[in-house]
Amino acid sequence: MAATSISSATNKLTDQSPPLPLHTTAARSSATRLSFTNSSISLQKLAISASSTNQSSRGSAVSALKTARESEQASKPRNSDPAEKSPKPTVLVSEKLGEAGLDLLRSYGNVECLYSLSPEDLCAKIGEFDALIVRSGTKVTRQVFEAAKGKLKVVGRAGVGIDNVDLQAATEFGCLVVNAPTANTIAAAEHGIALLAGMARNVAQADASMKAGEWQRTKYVGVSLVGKTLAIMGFGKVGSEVARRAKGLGMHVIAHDPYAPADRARALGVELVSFDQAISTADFVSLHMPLTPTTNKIFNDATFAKMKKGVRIINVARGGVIDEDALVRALDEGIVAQAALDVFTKEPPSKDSKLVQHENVTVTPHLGASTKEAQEGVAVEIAEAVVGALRGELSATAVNAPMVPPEVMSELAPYVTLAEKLGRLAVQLAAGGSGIQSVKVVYGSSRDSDNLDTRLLRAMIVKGIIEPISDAHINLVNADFIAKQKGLRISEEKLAVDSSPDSPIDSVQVQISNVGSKLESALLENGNISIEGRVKDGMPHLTRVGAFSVDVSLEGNLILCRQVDQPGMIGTVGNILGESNVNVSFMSVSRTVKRVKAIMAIGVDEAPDKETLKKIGEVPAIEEFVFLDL
Ligand SMILES: NC(=O)c1ccc[n+]([C@@H]2O[C@H](COP(=O)([O-])OP(=O)(O)OC[C@H]3O[C@@H](n4cnc5c(N)ncnc54)[C@H](O)[C@@H]3O)[C@@H](O)[C@H]2O)c1
Ligand SMILES: O=C(O)[C@H](O)COP(=O)(O)O
Repeated sequence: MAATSISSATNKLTDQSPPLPLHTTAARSSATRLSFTNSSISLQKLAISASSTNQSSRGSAVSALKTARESEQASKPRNSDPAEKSPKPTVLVSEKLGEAGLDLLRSYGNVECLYSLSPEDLCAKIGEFDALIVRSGTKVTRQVFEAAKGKLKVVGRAGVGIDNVDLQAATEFGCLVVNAPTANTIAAAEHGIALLAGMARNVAQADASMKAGEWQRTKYVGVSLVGKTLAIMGFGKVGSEVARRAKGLGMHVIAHDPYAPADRARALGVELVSFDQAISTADFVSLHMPLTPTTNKIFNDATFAKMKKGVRIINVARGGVIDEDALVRALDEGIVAQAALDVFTKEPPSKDSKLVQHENVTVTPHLGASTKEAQEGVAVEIAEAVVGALRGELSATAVNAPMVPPEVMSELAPYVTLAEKLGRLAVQLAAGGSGIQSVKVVYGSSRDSDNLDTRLLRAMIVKGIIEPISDAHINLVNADFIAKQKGLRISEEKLAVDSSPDSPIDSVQVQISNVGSKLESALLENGNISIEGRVKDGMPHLTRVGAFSVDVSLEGNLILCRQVDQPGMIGTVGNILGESNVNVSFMSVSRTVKRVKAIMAIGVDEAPDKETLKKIGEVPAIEEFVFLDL
């Protein structure tokens, strides 16, 4: 049997990776909407319902991660969703949203539309809501998440750009962020083309001049588009659609995008080139990248200096990708002949903005997504994503959580409870839980590492380990972040075993290193606390403690004892429990050497009182024992 480290290719969340794989636009471009079957809905709940219990007590957070048995029940038709029996979720919509989307939201929750909240008012109100839906005008800052005090479970961005949402803070607070990445693509591309053509022919300036009573035919001579080179900066959804349309206008289209696949560009007859090549050869430069720390002011004095004199710039992406003062200088110097801008660093820009007032600049007030069709589409897209998230489904448009495909969720569902319980048991075996720094998880599986996606299980193990010893509430969104914050290093290994390939995992072993144990028998020779579990008949079982094989269903509570292997031990302990009316659900005895040492694992429905536990400890043959709360 060979152990391999699970590669980062499978495991997108590693110790070294940033807290969470915030969505890269490249990856998201190819994201498709997941359609959930009734049975997969309940299984997906296992992951996100953890986030929906953020503010609840430890007990309810645990119960939100349904046991396999509960998940079977939950796989009944959608209308049996237990969330629908509890008070309706509350949704705050802070910017204008299409009616179809609002209707959908109202069918699931209580919706309040408050369109002109100040940042202070938003903070004052947010603690009442489970979900917040915004467009680009609402800044969802760290203060908003702090003010929500754990109530806010999902932020829905009704559009593409998520630069107005503090994703790091959302992640830290375990709040899922979803967006609506597809419904306004065409609208934005059409607006880009409108600005391109309108700018080239001075439509806006000529219109204003005529309305001022003038008739200026020579002043507004334009430039032609056909045969000109257009550089698309950011060849994602909008950029590709602009390229497609520009080709139709007879333009020569090149593009720069470090993450775009060359074959997609080739299919549209677009050449992918370097940044410098794009900006230095283009007659028109159209911006379509997201605003990120890397793209912030990526168009500045230095880049304008590299451009062809007389270049024309279109920006329907984000104002922040341009250094606006530098653009004014480039316009004044004639490097940039014209600019057409839909977006601004500060929106709305100040009334006396030199850029807005510049005679060679055409402006629109962030209208890229503003068509009736796009707004209805975006509203439905975001409403579906938010309702899905509130129901506990994993969203295909999640931007701060790993996207675990439904088929993977469905396969791993039985192991979710096992993973959390093993984490919970392992930490209780450690002497002085808060000192845990290093946890190794070994998955026994016949699958190769690339076919074993363990992110969900790792999150649940982290949950099991951390929640009992802290006030953190952990879910798939924030598990890796909180582990890192607590100084907990999780490493994962896959052990090749000869088991059925139909089942993704044969066993899960959790080892904690460099801490003492409350139960010496749980230690391996290397000094690590070690427990192992398996799923049997859909139920989580503890199958190994240290070097001892056991077999006990992980329900209720557990007593682990090490004793001298001698007759009558089962009866003695059983009697003590029986006298206290504690029902034994499972019992398993395993020994190392006949008549020398044995370990007994006893599942109990009720937690024994202190007196009963004391009596067990006083049985002469019992060398050590521990009571574990599952
Ligand atoms: N004006 C509007 O109303 C409006 C409407 C829709 C979208 N947008 C904005 O347009 C932009 C593009 O949206 P989209 O839906 O096409 O997103 P997208 O994620 O599909 O595409 C963005 C592309 O930019 C690329 N990119 C990232 N960093 C880059 C860099 N440094 N240089 C070049 N390319 C880079 C990505 O690889 C990706 O292919 C976003 O900023 C979005 O917010 C604005
Ligand atoms: O990123 C987007 O989707 C666009 O910029 C649209 O923003 P809006 O929803 O504020 O119109």
